Amino acid sequence: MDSAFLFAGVRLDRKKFASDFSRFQPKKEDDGAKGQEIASPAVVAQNNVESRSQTKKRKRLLKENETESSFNLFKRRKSETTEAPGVDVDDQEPEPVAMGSVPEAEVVGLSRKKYQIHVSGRDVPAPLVSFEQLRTQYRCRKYLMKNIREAGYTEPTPIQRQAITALLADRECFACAPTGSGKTLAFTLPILMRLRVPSKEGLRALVLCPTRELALQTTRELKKLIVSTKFRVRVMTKALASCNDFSKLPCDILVSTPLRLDALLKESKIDLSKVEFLVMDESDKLFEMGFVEQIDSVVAACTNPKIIRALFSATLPDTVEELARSIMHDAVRVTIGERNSAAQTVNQRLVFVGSEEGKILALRQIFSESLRPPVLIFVKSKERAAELHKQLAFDNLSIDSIHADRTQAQRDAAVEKFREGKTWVLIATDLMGRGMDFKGLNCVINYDFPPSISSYIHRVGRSGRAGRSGQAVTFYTEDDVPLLRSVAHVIFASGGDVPAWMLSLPKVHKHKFKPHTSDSNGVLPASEVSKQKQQSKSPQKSQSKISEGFKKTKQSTKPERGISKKNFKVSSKNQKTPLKKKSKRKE
Ligand SMILES: Nc1ncnc2c1ncn2[C@@H]1O[C@H](COP(=O)(O)OP(=O)(O)OP(=O)(O)O)[C@@H](O)[C@H]1O
Repeated sequence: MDSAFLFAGVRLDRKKFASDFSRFQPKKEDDGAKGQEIASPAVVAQNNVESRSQTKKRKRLLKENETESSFNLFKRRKSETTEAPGVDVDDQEPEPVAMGSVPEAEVVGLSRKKYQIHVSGRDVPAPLVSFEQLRTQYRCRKYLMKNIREAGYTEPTPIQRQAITALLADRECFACAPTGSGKTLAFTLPILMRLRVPSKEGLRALVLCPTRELALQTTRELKKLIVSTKFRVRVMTKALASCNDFSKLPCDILVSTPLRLDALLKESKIDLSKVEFLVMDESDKLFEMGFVEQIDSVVAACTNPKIIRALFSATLPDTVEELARSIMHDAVRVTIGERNSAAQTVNQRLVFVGSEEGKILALRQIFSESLRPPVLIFVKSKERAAELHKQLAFDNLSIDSIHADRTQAQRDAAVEKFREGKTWVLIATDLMGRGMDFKGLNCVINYDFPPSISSYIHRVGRSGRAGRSGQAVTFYTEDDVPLLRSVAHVIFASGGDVPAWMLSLPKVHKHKFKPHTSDSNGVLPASEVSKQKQQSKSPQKSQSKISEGFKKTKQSTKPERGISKKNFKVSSKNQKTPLKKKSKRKE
């Protein structure tokens, strides 16, 4: 293949895409306004699920529920925190409502059905009816109600409805909900409600994220919610980590990657004994090889007996849940929709590109025919990202790349410019695959085939968020055929069209679906990886059950729980006839 031809640039038709370009004029701070534009995912879910014949009855029952004044309330513990000076003392709170009658099981059941909420565990509290209920029945403070409104959140999403009430009832929680369905607010709200007021007593809530970028984003979301309070939310950066005595730094909520925190723990620079709330976001990633020992040491350092732990992710394999159950107490499991599935708002396509060379041609064709920025392109390694960046550098595109070999400043700038719409095309490794929320991202292109089903689900989930529609195109070559079947099933299960032959491809043998390590896809810089290797050789002070369990599970690794062949009857090309599954879940 003539490389000059391959690297020939594409010219963008600016006239044709004028409306798209105009959307990317730099704006100042528009998060709130944008939030208001978004159709609530809850509304979307409601529209999808409601069947006509049941609508009337449900509406009547739900209305009765909404006006029900004696909701089942949990008794709050008396706050042991000290009011920091300057706290909004005029924040008049409603009197706590006495324990009332439990809403009818049927009403709760209907509400769960309506929002596709599946729960398991003992006495799971009823889902939230509205954000207003947080004020009237859960004593949510005025500032928080105001900040929820100002962020543009009018109605809770399904995961927020159920995970918030579970966490507010002091229940430990596994929460699994599709990408872009508002899981961040589902844990940040209960954190702030539980902490109630800022305190000088030290770190009380900890959020662990697999990447620094996601930690920064979560911090941003938390900061939106604490406007006009004295809460201190910090993200663990390199600069912060170099602080000699963390106890002198006032901080209520810390957001961190496990690596940095573990390093501080090893040097006894940080005290986690007051932590009341530990959230592991993208928990299945955190339970992968490379992270698990750090997670162990963080979990072991959180010694507060009152601690509530919560695991959130769009993909939660059984193996992770099994491992985590060893540290959780009486946990509730909340699942929205089909477990481990791709967001239904994403229009997914598989494109055969023949060979490696075919990829760049196919990409240029997509760009010249229908480029609708912003576009996120995933590749399998940092080397591939750098290479593709070079190849596209002369294509008259506003393009950037992000991967572990770029400096932190470069990575931050790449994310910021992409958010602002200054960069139209961002090339990324799986570093960007998890949790990143780029509002209005139109299209994800899997230039290199994803290494696992969870990677596929998270990558495509960068678009089609918060009820918006999005697109995902996945290139595949002959080499990718072994993994094609699983991806095709995921697309099919989320309502996409795939040819019948793909669905009936032979199943890949378990050992080929090894869980990939965090470093294999360029998530961690080489220096961090070697540190990890050293650490894993050195004896651990306090090995908890997780890493022990992890070692056992590794010996008998189950494949990621996906959609199994037995759930589908494939009769002819493109014909979809999903069979009914027997639900084992307890409602
Ligand atoms: N109640 C709500 N109403 C409208 N928009 C919301 C609501 N809650 C969250 N959002 C918006 O939905 C988007 C996705 O939320 P978030 O990033 O928390 O998703 P997620 O479920 O954590 O996704 P992922 O699995 O990819 O991490 C964000 O832009 C957020 O502002």
